[in-house]
Amino acid sequence: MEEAAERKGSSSLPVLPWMRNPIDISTFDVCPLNLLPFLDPRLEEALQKMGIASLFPVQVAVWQETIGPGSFERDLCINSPTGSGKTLAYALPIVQMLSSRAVKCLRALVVLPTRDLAVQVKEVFAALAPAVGLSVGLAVGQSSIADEISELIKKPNVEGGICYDPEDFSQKLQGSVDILVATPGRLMDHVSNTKGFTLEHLSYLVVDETDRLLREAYQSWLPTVLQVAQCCNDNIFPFAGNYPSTFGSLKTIRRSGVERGFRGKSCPRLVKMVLSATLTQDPSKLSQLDLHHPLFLTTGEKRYQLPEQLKSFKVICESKLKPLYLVALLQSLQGDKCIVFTSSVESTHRLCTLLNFISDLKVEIKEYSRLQRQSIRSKTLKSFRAGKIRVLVSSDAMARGMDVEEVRNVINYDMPPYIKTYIHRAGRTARAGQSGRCFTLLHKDEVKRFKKLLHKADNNSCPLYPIPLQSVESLRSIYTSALEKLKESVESEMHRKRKVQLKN
Ligand SMILES: Nc1ncnc2c1ncn2[C@@H]1O[C@H](COP(=O)(O)OP(=O)(O)OP(=O)(O)O)[C@@H](O)[C@H]1O
Repeated sequence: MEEAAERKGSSSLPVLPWMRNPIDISTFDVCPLNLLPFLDPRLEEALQKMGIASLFPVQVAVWQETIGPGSFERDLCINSPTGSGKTLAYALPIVQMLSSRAVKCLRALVVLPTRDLAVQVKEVFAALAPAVGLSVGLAVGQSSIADEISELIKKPNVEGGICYDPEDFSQKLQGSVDILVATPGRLMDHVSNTKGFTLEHLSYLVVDETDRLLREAYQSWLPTVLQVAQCCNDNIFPFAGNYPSTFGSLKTIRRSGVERGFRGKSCPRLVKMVLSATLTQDPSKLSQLDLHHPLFLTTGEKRYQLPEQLKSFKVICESKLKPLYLVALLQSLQGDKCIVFTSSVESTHRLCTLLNFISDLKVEIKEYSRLQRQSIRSKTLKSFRAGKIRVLVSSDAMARGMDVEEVRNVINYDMPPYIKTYIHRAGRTARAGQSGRCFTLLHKDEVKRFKKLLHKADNNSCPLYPIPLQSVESLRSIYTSALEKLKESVESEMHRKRKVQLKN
């Protein structure tokens, strides 16, 4: 709906009342760890081991709203630029709040739209949680479902290795993680099919990249999670105080709310934190989250904000010379780590193949898109993180959330269709206060539309990045032969595909 409004040139969706008076994150300063109130010393040590000496403004703002008196009384909606540190902003308070838990069971669920992103977020939790005796699981389909189940569910401790009653067996299955990071599809597999997997003790739900996750239903994961959590509350509520022994220790703890500052209340609710660099303001989408007195935290007054240290440039060229301009631009970057975004998985593949035929580019170039198997994508990402691959040609699969050190440049080979797309693509650089550049290749007919698009993020400064015609001209003969090779490669790929189809 928001994209449709953007296409029509209007941005006039009604703003919800609670969004009109937000907490401004930009008024917060960074805070050294030793000055952060209530921070568990074990977590302080873990943060130091991660190389973190102080918290960023969004982390301080969220900490203030979640830790200490009145902790988590309201659900939080956080809109903060790419690379501003939103992951730690939710991970730290959740780990601190769960650090005093008495019984191991699944209390916090973090949902992300892609597998690589979930893996990345799990690593942040994994660097913190063990310091306070918590464990973190991953449900993304990276390993076989059986392996995943054995990670998430503790085997029953059956006396003498014999279990006579199957019902008894399933009752004894218990979760073995406190925090789960998941993608919606695999989460739903576990909710529906995994014995012993339960969300009934869930206290915290994080929906990261909210606008992306709300755009697609993903097997109705959100209503299901909310319903399951709600059902459990409803189930506990009527018996509150009546049958403590029959409910066992877990439900007693949850019911009396000793862990979350709900002492005296019969039934603690599921706390939600939703985040994005481009948080939706669409009331119909936000209503799906069933937020409780939501508190809106945003940076500055503008709806969309680019990282402060990001510089945007345009490169104007004729469409048929675009690949040549790209090569000349890559040459001018002299092997700096870089991501090149295209508009589709097919053009990602074609462009990457073409670039690899241009021998003048003496750097390792690989593609990253949903056209590839996950195992290949993960391997590529690993090499890119390690710096072996210097140029990654990618579809928008890489646009959101991915955090790769030392990416100083992003290139939009194809102009992004929406400001949100620009923000997420450009946001792969200029992270954590570092500087970065985003170049957009444009045909002269696209310039006006692009200017309008950037204006939505209040960015009126996008100078021309000069590519000397001479360096483009000098590439022509190499380009012609690379194009020939590309043609041959595409034909042989098609031939291979046809053969496979015939076999099947
Ligand atoms: N307090 C901190 N001190 C130093 N580095 C930090 C701190 N907090 C986060 N970082 C680093 O900043 C980078 C960006 O963090 P993160 O990925 O959480 O950003 P984000 O806001 O979620 O971005 P995006 O919107 O693109 O997902 C990461 O490399 C992270 O390790």
